[in-house]
Amino acid sequence: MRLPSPAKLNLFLHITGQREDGYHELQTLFQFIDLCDTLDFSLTQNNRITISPEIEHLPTKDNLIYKAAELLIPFKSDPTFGVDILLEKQLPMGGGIGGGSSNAATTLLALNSLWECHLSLERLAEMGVTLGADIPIFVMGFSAFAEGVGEKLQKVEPDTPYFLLLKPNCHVATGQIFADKYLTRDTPPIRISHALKLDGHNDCLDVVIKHNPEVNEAYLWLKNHGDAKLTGTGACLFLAFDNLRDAERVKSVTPQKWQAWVCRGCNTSPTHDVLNQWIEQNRV
Ligand SMILES: C[C@](O)(CO)[C@H](O)COP(=O)(O)OP(=O)(O)OC[C@H]1O[C@@H](n2ccc(N)nc2=O)[C@H](O)[C@@H]1O
Ligand SMILES: Nc1ncnc2c1ncn2[C@@H]1O[C@H](COP(=O)(O)OP(=O)(O)OP(=O)(O)O)[C@@H](O)[C@H]1O
Repeated sequence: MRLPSPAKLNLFLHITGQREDGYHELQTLFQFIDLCDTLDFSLTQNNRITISPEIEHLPTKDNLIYKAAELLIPFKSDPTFGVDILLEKQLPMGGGIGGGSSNAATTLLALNSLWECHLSLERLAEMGVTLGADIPIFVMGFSAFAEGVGEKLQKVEPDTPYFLLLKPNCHVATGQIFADKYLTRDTPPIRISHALKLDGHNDCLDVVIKHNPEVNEAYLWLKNHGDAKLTGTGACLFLAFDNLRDAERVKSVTPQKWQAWVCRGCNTSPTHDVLNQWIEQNRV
């Protein structure tokens, strides 16, 4: 079973409060983009989970793919089931586009089928959020207005523009941004009916820029071309375009020191599109 594992953008990200356990309450608009890692799953009967190649500086046991697979062990229909996973990584790490969370969700979805666990998407999302706040959106697979820490999801259908995605050469640690005392945590909550009309902002931007001068430089550059935004806690920035040609034109003049991609927003996750085809073809 070969599945794409897409990235997400936070079209806006408002921090509306902080819970007693330190986690932040937020409101955000999630949309997928067609920029993906690929995960290839082979069912085995040796009761082992292997991932190759290893991600540099990340022991297998810390890989969110491994942790997600471990969560499903108690639900396997046959205790001998194992899996060999091949990972083709394209998404930059620490980019605010949720690559690790997406890989974890793709693993939950794939093994739920291969190991015949028969868990609902809601149950997989509940299990996933224990590993990362961004996992439920990838499990559910639809664009959403999200609240809570990102797990209370309401389906929405925003426009699907082209995006220029830009990755400054730095890695932002999500925990460091949320721990900063200058982060504003008091944006007034909005109603879902406003979510698609609003030109929302990202409350993390000022703090991310303060810690990462290179994000500032890329932000100022991208702003010359339109309404530049930060996704998640960065480092990636994006700009929306009505058409592919304009997006490609700005990409062609992007300073070479930054990675840049042109991609398209999508309101259903490519993982679900391919998984549903696989389920259809393998129905007995
Ligand atoms: C910024 C977003 O990407 C927006 O979609 C997510 O909220 C972050 O999700 P994530 O990368 O899956 O983050 P997690 O791995 O759950 O959290 C990393 C760390 O960030 C802090 N954290 C995260 C999410 C949140 N709503 N409040 C927080 O304070 C916590 O200290 C946590 O230990
Ligand atoms: N399969 C994985 N792919 C990428 N990162 C992983 C994976 N498993 C664990 N990680 C860890 O998670 C960290 C964050 O990676 P990720 O690509 O999800 O960042 P991000 O895009 O900033 O996430 P978010 O938007 O959810 O904050 C990495 O630095 C890495 O240590």
